[in-house]
Amino acid sequence: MTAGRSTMVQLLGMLPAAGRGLTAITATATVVTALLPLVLMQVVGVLVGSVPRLLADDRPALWMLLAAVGVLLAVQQLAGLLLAGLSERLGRRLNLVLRTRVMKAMTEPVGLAHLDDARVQELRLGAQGLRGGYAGVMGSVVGLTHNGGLLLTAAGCAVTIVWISPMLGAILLVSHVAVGTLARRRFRESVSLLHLDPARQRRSAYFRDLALAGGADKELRVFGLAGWVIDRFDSTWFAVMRSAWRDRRRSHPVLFAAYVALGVVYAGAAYWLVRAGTDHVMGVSTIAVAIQAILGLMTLATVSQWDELMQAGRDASAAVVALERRIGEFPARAAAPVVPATGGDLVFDNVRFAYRAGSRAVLKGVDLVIPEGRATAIVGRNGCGKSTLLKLLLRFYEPDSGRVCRGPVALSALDPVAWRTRCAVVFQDYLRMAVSLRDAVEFGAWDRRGGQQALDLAAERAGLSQVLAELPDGWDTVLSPRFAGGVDLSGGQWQKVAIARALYALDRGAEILIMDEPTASLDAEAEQAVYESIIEAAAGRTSILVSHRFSSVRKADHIHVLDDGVIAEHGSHPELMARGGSYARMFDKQAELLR
Ligand SMILES: Nc1ncnc2c1ncn2[C@@H]1O[C@H](COP(=O)(O)OP(=O)(O)OP(=O)(O)O)[C@@H](O)[C@H]1O
Repeated sequence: MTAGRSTMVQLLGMLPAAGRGLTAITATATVVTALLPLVLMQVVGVLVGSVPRLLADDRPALWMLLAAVGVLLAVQQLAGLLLAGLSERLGRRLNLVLRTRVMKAMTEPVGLAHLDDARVQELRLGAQGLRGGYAGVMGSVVGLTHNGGLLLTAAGCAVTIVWISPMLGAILLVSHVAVGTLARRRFRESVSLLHLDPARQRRSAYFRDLALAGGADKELRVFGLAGWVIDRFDSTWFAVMRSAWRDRRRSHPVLFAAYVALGVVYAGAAYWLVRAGTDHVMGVSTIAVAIQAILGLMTLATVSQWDELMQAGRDASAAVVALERRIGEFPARAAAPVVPATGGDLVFDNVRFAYRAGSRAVLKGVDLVIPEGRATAIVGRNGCGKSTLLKLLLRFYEPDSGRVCRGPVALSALDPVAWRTRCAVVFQDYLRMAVSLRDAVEFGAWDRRGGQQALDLAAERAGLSQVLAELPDGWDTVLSPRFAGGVDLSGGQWQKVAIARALYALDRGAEILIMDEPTASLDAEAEQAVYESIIEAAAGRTSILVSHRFSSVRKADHIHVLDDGVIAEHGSHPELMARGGSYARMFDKQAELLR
């Protein structure tokens, strides 16, 4: 089975998911709409053949026949409209089904490794709409019913011609199918060229989104990048398209020759019909039917805009299936916890990790103990792997070798989702979600039933009370000026929201507080106050702080220095200062800069 046909079968197989009843009604309407022209063809044949006789003998019968043609034409029009409406509805529903499947597939894996996979990103883009995408899915369902109907009608026309004259039928059928096969093959080849360079397509989509999706608005203006971004989009897009256009141009002479040949066949058929009529071998009625049937065969030899529409939807739906398959290679959530979670120290036992197989290891054998109920800090140069350690702790990635344990239990033996419910986290690149402040804070905890008191306490501890008092709708204010009544927050205020989110989670039962540069955007006074509150809120719990701010780090019970993929030093602040190693040097440097 060719790729084109198998993706068509795939698309057809997806239709019931968009509604079994609607699929059945649409299929029935397609068949009925396809049969109507065949009936009309016969009635017109009868009409043409009997006009002279009925004009002379039976005018009422003539009127009846004319009325039948009129009614059939009207019904055909109405059936066409009904079919378009039904197939659009079916297409829209399929659209929704596929979009939901993509969203599920992308969010299902427990880890983040699939997001680093270039193939996943290419397929996501293909599924999402590089070339028509979801909108194309709707169009392709409309095209499918339209083309399916035309094909059925053409089959009926072929049978009719073969029945009138097997020889003429065979010649016409073979020539139409041959030209149609050629036209479709050329069409598929030129479309497949568009898939040759998915990496470049993704690059061009990146530049398009940079201009359209927001997020880089300030930089585009300050650095005067708008023109550059548009140029890059144009050049990468045209590089992808140019080869397809070149190929299309190359195929034009071949197709032109094929259609000229088909024209010759038509001329021959017309001559044969005229001869058959003048020689009285064939009646006018049969000739009228034959002419209509030959015209109905045209569909077999042409590629229309419906084929293009169908192709876009087929590509998108095939990309959805391929995306799901690819993402299936990454671990999804375990069905149930393998081992019940216990308490205990968090232990990294000779952990090695690289983001990609064969690439440089970020962690080269980390041995690290994070004592239960105590505050631990991790420091080290930019890019030494501190955030990576936290990602392994949260099981966004799994170690290549070694183990991360809580007490005696390896984290890999726990259900990752259940494990994460025990963690309250402040990420370095914290989430700035355009939702109400209430949602933004409550999202931190899996158990969100803390009520107003828990929210207020988290806000107070995170230093958010003043901000809250100034918000137009208090807790219900949407945190984005892009929505009606919404406001934007400053960088530091956003960071306080992130801290409040983690403190709320701690209040709602999380056992471990994980913070990656939680106070980097806060002014010195706010940092001091907020960090004191965090320590108070986390008293007796395990907390892990990754930070370059030694004023906060020094307060931890235990400090680890990560360097070149291993723990180079560890101890309390006084112990590390007394040792005079890299920690002491970094601390002194920062203190000196502040003096
Ligand atoms: N998703 C990823 N894919 C490939 N490499 C990555 C990825 N994330 C991080 N890295 C690389 O891993 C190394 C460690 O990054 P990590 O973010 O853990 O450093 P860090 O110590 O937290 O740095 P910083 O102090 O600047 O926040 C860096 O060289 C970085 O380029």
